[in-house]
Amino acid sequence: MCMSAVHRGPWSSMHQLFKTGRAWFPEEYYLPSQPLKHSEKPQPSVESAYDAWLESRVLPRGELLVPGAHRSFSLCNVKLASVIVRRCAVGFFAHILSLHPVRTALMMALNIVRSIFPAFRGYSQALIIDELQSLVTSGNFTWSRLLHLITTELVRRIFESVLDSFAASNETIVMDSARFYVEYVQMEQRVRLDIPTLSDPVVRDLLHESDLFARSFSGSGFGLLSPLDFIRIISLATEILSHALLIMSLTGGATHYGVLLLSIFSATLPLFVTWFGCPQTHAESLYTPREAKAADRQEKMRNLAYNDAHRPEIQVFGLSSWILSTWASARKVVLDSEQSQQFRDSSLLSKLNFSDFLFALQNIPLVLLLQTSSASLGSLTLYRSSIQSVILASRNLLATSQMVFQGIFFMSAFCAGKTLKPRLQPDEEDAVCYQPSPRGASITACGLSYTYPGCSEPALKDVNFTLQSGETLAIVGYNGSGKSTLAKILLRVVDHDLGDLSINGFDIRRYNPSDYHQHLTAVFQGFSKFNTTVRENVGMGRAEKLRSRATIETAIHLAEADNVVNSLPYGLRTILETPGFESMSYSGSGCTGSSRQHGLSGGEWQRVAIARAFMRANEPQVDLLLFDEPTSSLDAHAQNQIFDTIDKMSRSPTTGERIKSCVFITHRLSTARRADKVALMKNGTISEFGTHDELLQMNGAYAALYRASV
Ligand SMILES: Nc1ncnc2c1ncn2[C@@H]1O[C@H](COP(=O)(O)OP(=O)(O)OP(=O)(O)O)[C@@H](O)[C@H]1O
Repeated sequence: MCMSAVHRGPWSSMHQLFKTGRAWFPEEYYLPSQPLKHSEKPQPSVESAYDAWLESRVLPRGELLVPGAHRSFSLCNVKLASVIVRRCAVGFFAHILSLHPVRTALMMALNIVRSIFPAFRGYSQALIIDELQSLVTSGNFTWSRLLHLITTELVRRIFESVLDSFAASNETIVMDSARFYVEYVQMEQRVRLDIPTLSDPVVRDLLHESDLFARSFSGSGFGLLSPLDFIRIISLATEILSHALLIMSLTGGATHYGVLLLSIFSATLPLFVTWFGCPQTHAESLYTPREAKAADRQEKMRNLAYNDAHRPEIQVFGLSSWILSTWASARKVVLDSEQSQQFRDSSLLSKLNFSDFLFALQNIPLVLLLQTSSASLGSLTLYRSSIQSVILASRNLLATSQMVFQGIFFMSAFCAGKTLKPRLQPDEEDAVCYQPSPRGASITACGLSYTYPGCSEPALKDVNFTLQSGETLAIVGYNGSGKSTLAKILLRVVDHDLGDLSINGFDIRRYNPSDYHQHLTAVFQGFSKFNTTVRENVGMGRAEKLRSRATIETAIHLAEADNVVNSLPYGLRTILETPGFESMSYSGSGCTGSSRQHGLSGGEWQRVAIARAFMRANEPQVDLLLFDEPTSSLDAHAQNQIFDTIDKMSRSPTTGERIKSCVFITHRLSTARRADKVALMKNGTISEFGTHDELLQMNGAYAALYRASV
């Protein structure tokens, strides 16, 4: 929702970002090192589009505008807008122009030419009226002459429509390629960024405004204008100018100039009334934190009601009336707020409804002109229609300029977003290429600590362990003890706050995550269930082999999922139902999604996820296999089979030696004993580490858990 509201949440994070931002943005987007004082709006000492965007969101009291909120037309924001124009608008337009140089130039030229048409139209119609008047008054009226005039007008109109349709089709091509470029950059931005970067509220707000910018190209409203619509300003100005020239040509002498001034005054008065009457319509009108919270809550309740995935629990726990009443009270707060916003916006002047009065006022110059000159009927009609056109065009110009002003800030978000540096990406000078180890990855963790953003307690503290190449490590422990968090750090999807983690002798931070990920495979505890075919669900484990039926079938076979797939009505082509997406299909095969949809049990889904991981497990470059509770939903027999397969995969088919290291998280201690080393996690740290037998001898927490499990 695009609403103007105060967004307090990210403020603390913004301060954090000011402190730590250097790792997030490349050189030109380094952030000011000093945090802003809450009490004062910073002076625009900005260097980059990112800085300008950031500062445009800070209100005088130090609060932040919610993403999408309109910026007020203040001197400070005008200065920021000029920085943005210098830093990114020029480059952006140059790029758009380079997509279709001739067509874009033609589009601009045609827009200007078409903006002169209304003046021509008025002039031509005035000529017809005058001609008719003189024909009638002189008594020389002939139908042929009238026909000639009408034919000329028709030809002019046909020419106009042909040009219009050519201009429209040309514009569609230019706009489509610009839209593709912007949407592509937007998509690229999303898939490029990692979890730590995306979890920052400031980055999320930046991407939100960048999305709004991209959406402005689709012409689907949102009160936005795409940059290519900026040329409307030039067209509107040309239209106003052409009408002004016409009006000038119709007036002459001091009396007429007086009449002209009166016309201009009466025509522009409504604009000033609107301007001064509702100066804050698009400015930073604010929601209180309570109202913003209510807006959020109403959306959450709406989602609960609409998302079928929640239906079973809503029914079983009888949540319907709670959802309804919570939604209703939140909705009332939002509606009340919108109502009072409207009252604030509608001033006394606008309530008085001046429009009729001002419209009548515009007739005065016309009457004066009629009395003081021998003006023809055509020229008077032209005069009147030109004045009206000037008013209309001026209004449009004003509205367009306001939208352009907002658009500039969204453009800065788009440009800054392009240069966001994923937080996990190492600096170029530090980066090293991952060297696979022939006997599997070796891992050394020393004092690892991690706290989730926004949490006060660390999820991991002082984690230490070593795993030699080719060893198997079982991580066991209590719920919430940090096992999955440790897995995420080993998989390099989040970054530890303290300590060192080395893989194959190099700090994990020095690997480019996309390079590192080539050398491992994983099953996540909350693995993804894609609403697509079985084939794609499995094949996504190695996208380049998505077309290889044989590779996918092998992975399915290794995951012992053949029976699952064979029992499906369309085999590999069956679309798997996922909660909340039952009717969605992006298989693009031309079949209707719903006819091939089929649900799976929890254990069957788990086999699909294991098969996905197995797609690449056998690859020689993969030297780490990590499974987070991969068999939690499988029966004991199936579980043993899967672990046998994992063991087989981690060994050389010829020598039987271990060639891949393996880490798995499990709650089943009978499985843990298969591993070379066992790490028992408790309260975010490894409290016991050793072989199964060593830990039993210790007679500590592991021994107690083991005894309890058997
Ligand atoms: N995204 C998150 N944001 C904030 N805190 C989190 C997040 N994920 C996990 N935590 C917290 O971190 C701690 C460790 O969670 P983790 O998932 O690593 O535990 P676990 O040992 O894998 O638990 P389980 O055995 O139940 O799967 C828990 O206290 C949990 O509440």
